[in-house]
Amino acid sequence: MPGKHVAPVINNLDGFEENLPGYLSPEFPVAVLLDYDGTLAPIADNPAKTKMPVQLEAILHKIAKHPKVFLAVISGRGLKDVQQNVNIEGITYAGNHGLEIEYPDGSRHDYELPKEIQKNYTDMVQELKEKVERNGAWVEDKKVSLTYHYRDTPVDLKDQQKQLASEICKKYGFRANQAHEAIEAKPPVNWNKGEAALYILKQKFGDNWSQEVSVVFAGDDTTDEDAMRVLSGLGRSFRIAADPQIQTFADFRLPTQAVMTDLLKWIADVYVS
Ligand SMILES: O=P(O)(O)OC[C@H]1O[C@H](O[C@H]2O[C@H](CO)[C@@H](O)[C@H](O)[C@H]2O)[C@H](O)[C@@H](O)[C@@H]1O
Repeated sequence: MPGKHVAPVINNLDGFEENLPGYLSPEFPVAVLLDYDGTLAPIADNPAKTKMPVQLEAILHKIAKHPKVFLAVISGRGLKDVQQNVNIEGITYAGNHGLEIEYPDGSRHDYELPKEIQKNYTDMVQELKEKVERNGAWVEDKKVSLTYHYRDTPVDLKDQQKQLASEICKKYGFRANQAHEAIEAKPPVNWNKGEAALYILKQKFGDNWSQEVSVVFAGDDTTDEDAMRVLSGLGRSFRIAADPQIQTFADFRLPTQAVMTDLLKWIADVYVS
C-alpha cells in the first residue's frame, strides 16, 4: 500500500474532470463519503457554532436525493450531534469516528467497546476534567471518544495543558490525535473512519463494492487519513489542507474549504444536471 505523499492540488471545478476524466459517469453509481467539521462546514471557534455554506448545503441536498448517489457523513462528533448539524434525511451517518453508524432505515451498528476500555474511558474523562479543564479548555464527552478543546486557552498555557491532556489520555490506553485546536482521544481498538467506511461500503454494495461503485471521500483532518489510507487505489480521496507540503494518503489536496463546494458541484453536474 502506498505511503503518505504530497498530493497534487485541485483548485477549482474544472480541475476535477481534468484530473479524473470519466471517473464519474451518470450510468454508474457513486458513494460519496464526507467528513463534517472542516469539510462540509468551516471550522468555527466552538463546535456549537458551525454552519454549512448555503450553496454547499443546497448541492448536498440535491445529490442526496439522486438514486445513483449514495451519501454518508462520517464524523468524529457524536452520532446525534452530526445528524442534527447535517440534517438530511435518508442518508447514512457515522459518529464518534465510525464507532456508531445509523442507516437511513434507523438500524444501527455500534462498535462494542470491551468493558475494560469503557471503564478506562470513564476514569479518563474524570481525570481530564479535574486536571486540565481550566483556562478556557474543556472536555467534549461523547461517551466512547472525547475531544479536548483548548482553543480559548491563553497561548502561554496551551502547550503545557495539551501535553498533560495527551499524557492522561495515553495513560488510560487511548490514542491522542492532534486535531484543530483540540486533541481527539480515541479508544485502542481496530476501528476508525477507515474501517467504518469499508463497513458501510460492504453493507451497501457487497464485498465486491470496488467493482460496483465509484467512491469519493473528503476530509480535512488526521482522523480522516484512516479512510484515505484504506481507500487508496480503490476510490478517490481529497484532503482539504492549505499547506502545500502536507503529507497525506489522499489522491488530491483541496486548498480551501470553498473547493469542497466545487467537488460537490462536479458530482451534481454529472448526476443531477
Ligand atoms: O470528523 P469531524 O466531523 O471533522 O469532527 C472532528 C471534531 O470536530 C469538532 O471539533 C472541531 O471542530 C470545531 C468546530 O469547527 C472546532 O471548534 C474545534 O476546534 C475542532 O477541533 C467536534 O467538536 C469534535 O467532537 C469532532 O471530533
